[in-house]
Amino acid sequence: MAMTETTLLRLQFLGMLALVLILTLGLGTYFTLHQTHSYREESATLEATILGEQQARLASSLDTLHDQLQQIRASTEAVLKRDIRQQVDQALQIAHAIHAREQGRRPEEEIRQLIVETLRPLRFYDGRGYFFIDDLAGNCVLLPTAPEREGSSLLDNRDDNGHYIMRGLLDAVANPEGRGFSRYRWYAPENPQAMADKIAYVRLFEPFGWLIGTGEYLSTIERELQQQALEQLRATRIGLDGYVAVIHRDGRVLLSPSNPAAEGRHYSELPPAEQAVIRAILDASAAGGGFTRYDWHERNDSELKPRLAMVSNQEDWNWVLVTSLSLDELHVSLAKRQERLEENMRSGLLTTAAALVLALALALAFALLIKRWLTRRFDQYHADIAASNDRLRVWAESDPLTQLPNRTLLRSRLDGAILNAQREDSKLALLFIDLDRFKNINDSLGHAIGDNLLIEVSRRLAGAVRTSDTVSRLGGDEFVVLVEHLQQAEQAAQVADKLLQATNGQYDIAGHELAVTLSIGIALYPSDGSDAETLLKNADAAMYHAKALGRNNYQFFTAAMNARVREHLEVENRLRQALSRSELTLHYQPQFDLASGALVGCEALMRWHNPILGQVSPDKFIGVAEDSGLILHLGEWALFESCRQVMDWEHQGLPGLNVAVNVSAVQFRHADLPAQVQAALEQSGLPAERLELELTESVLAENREQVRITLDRLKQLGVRLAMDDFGTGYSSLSYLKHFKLDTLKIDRAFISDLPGCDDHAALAVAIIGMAEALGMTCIAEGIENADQHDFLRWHGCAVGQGFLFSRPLSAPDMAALLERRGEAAPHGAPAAALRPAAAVADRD
Ligand SMILES: Nc1nc2c(ncn2[C@@H]2O[C@H](COP(=O)(O)O[C@H]3[C@@H](O)[C@H](n4cnc5c(=O)[nH]c(N)nc54)O[C@@H]3COP(=O)(O)O)[C@@H](O)[C@H]2O)c(=O)[nH]1
Repeated sequence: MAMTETTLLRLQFLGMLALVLILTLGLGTYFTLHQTHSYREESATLEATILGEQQARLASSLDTLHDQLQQIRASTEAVLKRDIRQQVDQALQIAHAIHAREQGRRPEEEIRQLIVETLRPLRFYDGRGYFFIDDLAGNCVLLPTAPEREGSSLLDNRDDNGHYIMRGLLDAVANPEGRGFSRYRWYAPENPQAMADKIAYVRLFEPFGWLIGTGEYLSTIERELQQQALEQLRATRIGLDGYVAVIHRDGRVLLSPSNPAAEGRHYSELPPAEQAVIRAILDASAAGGGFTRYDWHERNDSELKPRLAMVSNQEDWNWVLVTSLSLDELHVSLAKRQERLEENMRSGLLTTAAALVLALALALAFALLIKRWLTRRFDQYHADIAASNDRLRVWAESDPLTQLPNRTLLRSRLDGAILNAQREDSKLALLFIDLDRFKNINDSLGHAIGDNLLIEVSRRLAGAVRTSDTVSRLGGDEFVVLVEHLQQAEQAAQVADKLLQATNGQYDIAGHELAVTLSIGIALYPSDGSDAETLLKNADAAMYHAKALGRNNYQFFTAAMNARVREHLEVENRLRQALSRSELTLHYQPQFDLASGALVGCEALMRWHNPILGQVSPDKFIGVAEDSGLILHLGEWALFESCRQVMDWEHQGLPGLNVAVNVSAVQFRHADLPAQVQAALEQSGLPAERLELELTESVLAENREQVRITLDRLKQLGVRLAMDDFGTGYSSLSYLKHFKLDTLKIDRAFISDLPGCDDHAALAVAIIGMAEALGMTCIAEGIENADQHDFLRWHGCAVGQGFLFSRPLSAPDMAALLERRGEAAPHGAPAAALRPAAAVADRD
C-alpha cells in the first residue's frame, strides 16, 4: 500500500499520541504503585513506631512505678521507726505526767502500778500495738500480751536467730539519751508459729529505772505500705486509658482497676477468659517479663477489647506489675496518623495525576505543533524538490556555457516537432552549424577566448531566429537550429542566410578581433529523414559538405552526401585493421638537386591497398585517419618504417639518402613526436640530419608556445624541419622567422601552371627568394614538365620533385633507382645532372 504523506503525518501524530499515552499510563501506574507502596511502608513503619512509642510509654511507666515501689519499700523501716518512736514518746509523756502528778501524793509503788495499768490497755496499729515495760535488770514489768510473764526475768529470752532480746533492749537505752531501737525476731500475730523481723523502740524512764517501749513487725508496716502503694497504683493513669494491675506471684489479684471485684481473689476464681489472661501474664512474669497482648473487659464494658501490656516483676514483694494500654487507643492514634498519610498519598496521587494530565496536554500540544511543523516542512520540501527538479531539468537540458538547450532537450523537442509535423503535414528543418576553423582560435588563443566567442555566436544565433525556433548547442563549436512549421524548403535557406549574416563578421573577444564564419548543413523533414537520428546525421553530413565546399556557406542534404558519409565510415572501419593486416606500405618519391640533377633524397608517402576497396588514395584515407585519430598509429609507423628503409638500403650498399616524412597536425599535437623521432633514429641508426619532417602551416598556426617547444626539441635532436604546401595556407612570414625552419616546400598548386601564370610565377619566385634570404632550402613539388623544371632551376630553387623525375616508388623500385644511379648524396652534396627522361613511373 502506498504511503501518502497525509497517512504518514497521521501515523506520526497517532504514534506520538500513543507514545505519550503509554508513557502517561506507565508513569501514572508507576507513580500510583510507588505512592501506594510508600504509603504501605510508611503505614507499617508508623504502626511499628506507634507501637514502639506505646511500648516505650509502658516501659517508662513501669520504670517509674518500680522506682516508686522501691522508695516505698525502702521507707518501711523508717516509717516503722517513726511510728513506734511517736508511740513510745507519748507513753513516756503519760508516765512522766502520772509520775509528776502523783509523786508525793501516792506511794511509789502505787504510782508504778498506776503507770503500768494506765499503759496496759493502750493499743494502736489497729489494736495490735501495745507498750511493754522492763526494768534494767531484765525483768518484765508490763507485757499486755502475756501478763503471766510480768515479774519474771526475760534476760535469757532469745529469738530464732539466738539473739538475746532483752539484752538488745537494755543495750538500746545504754546511751546518754537513754533511748534507742533494737531489732529482733518474734512471733507474728498472723502466724504465731513463725517468727518475723520486729523493731522495738525503748526509752529509759529514770524515775523507776524502767525502759518503756513498743515494737512492730516490719512485715506489718510493709503490708500497710503495700496497701498504700496499691492505692497509689490504682490512681496511676498511663495515657487516656492505661492503668496498672498487680498480681501476686501466687496468683492473687492484688490490683485490677478495670475489675475491682477480682481484687483479693485468686485468678482461678475468675471467669475463664480472665484466667487465661492472668495465666499468660504469670507465664510472662516467670520468663522475666515483657510485652504481651490480650483482650480484656474494660470497666462496665461487656465487650472484650485488645490491650497492649508490659509485664514486670517486683521481686521484693513477689508482685507482678502489669501496665497496659488499650490497643484501641493505639489503633485510633494509628488510624489518625494513617489518615494523614492517606491524605498525603491522595494529594500526592492527585498532584501526580495533575502533572501527568498537564504533561499529556503539553505532549498533545507538542505533537500538534510537531505535526504542523512537519506539514510545513513537507510543503517546503515539496516546493524545494519541485524547484530543484526545475533547476535539475534546466541543468540537464541546457548547455552550461551558452545556456542554450543541449542535445537532450533538442532531441526531445525534435521528437515532438516530428510528431507535430506528422499531424500537421508540415515540414521542419534541422540546421547543423559548425564554426569554421574554430579549433585554430581555441588552440592559439586559449579556451577562455574560445568559450567567450561561442557565447557571443550563440547569442547572435538565437537573435537571428524566432523564439519558437530552437537554437541548441551540441558541444564544441557545433550548434543545431530546429525550425518548425515550414511549408517550403526555401524557408530553411532563408533561415540559414539569416544565421550566416547574423554571425558573419568581427567579434571583439577580450581585445582580440576575431572573424567568424559558419558552415551550415540543412536536413528537412520528411524528405531527408523521418526520425530525429537520421535528420541529425544528414544535417551533419550536409554541414561537412558545406565545409568541403570552402566553408562559410550552407548546403542542403543530398543522397550523394549520404553516400560520402557512408564511404567515410567504411574507410575508417577498414583502416582500423590496415596496419595489423600489413595493408599499408610506403612509397618514396625521389627529390633532386635542380642545379646538378643529383638525387638528394626522397619523400615517404603512405600507400594503402585494401582487398575490398583496392588501392585507396592518401587524399581519401589520411583525412579519415586524422578525424578518427588513427593517424597517430599510422604516422608513427611511417616514421619508423621510412628511417628503417633508408638505412636498410644503405646497409645493402646503396647510396645514403635523405628522407622526408609527412607529419600530420593531429600527430604533432597529440603524440610525443620528439620522443618518437628519437626512438626511430636510434632504432634505425639514421643520422638525424638526414631525416626531414614535413609540417603543414596549420600545425604552426596552433598554440605557438607549445609548437615552439616541440620544434625546439626536434631541432635539438638534429632533424630538419620543412614547411609543406607553403603558399596554400596562412603563408605567414612570421612562422618562418619564429620557428627557424630548414626547408620551404612550394605547393604544387603554384607549380602546375608555371611558367604561364604570372601570379603563380611571381609567387614561386618570391618564395624561392624568401627561402634563400632566410637561409632555407627551397623544394618545389609537383614538377611535371621541363618548363616548370627550367623555370624553377633558373630562379634558383634548390630541390625539386615531381612526376617529371619520378612518381613515388615502391621500396624495391626505389632501391633499383638508387642502384642504377648510385649517386645519391645529402642536401648540398654534388650530384650528377638529372635528365627529365630519367623519370620513373609510380607503379600506383
Ligand atoms: N601525414 C601524412 N600525409 C601523407 C602521407 N603520405 C601521403 N600523405 C599526404 O597525402 C596527400 C596525398 O599524397 P599523395 O597522394 O601521395 O600525393 C603525393 C604525391 O604523389 C603527389 N605528387 C608528387 N609529384 C606530383 C606531380 O608531379 N604531379 C601531381 N599531380 N602530384 C604529384 O603530391 C603528394 C605529395 O604532396 P606533399 O606531401 O604535399 O609533398 C599529401 O598531402 C601527402 O602529404 C603520410 O605518410 N603521412
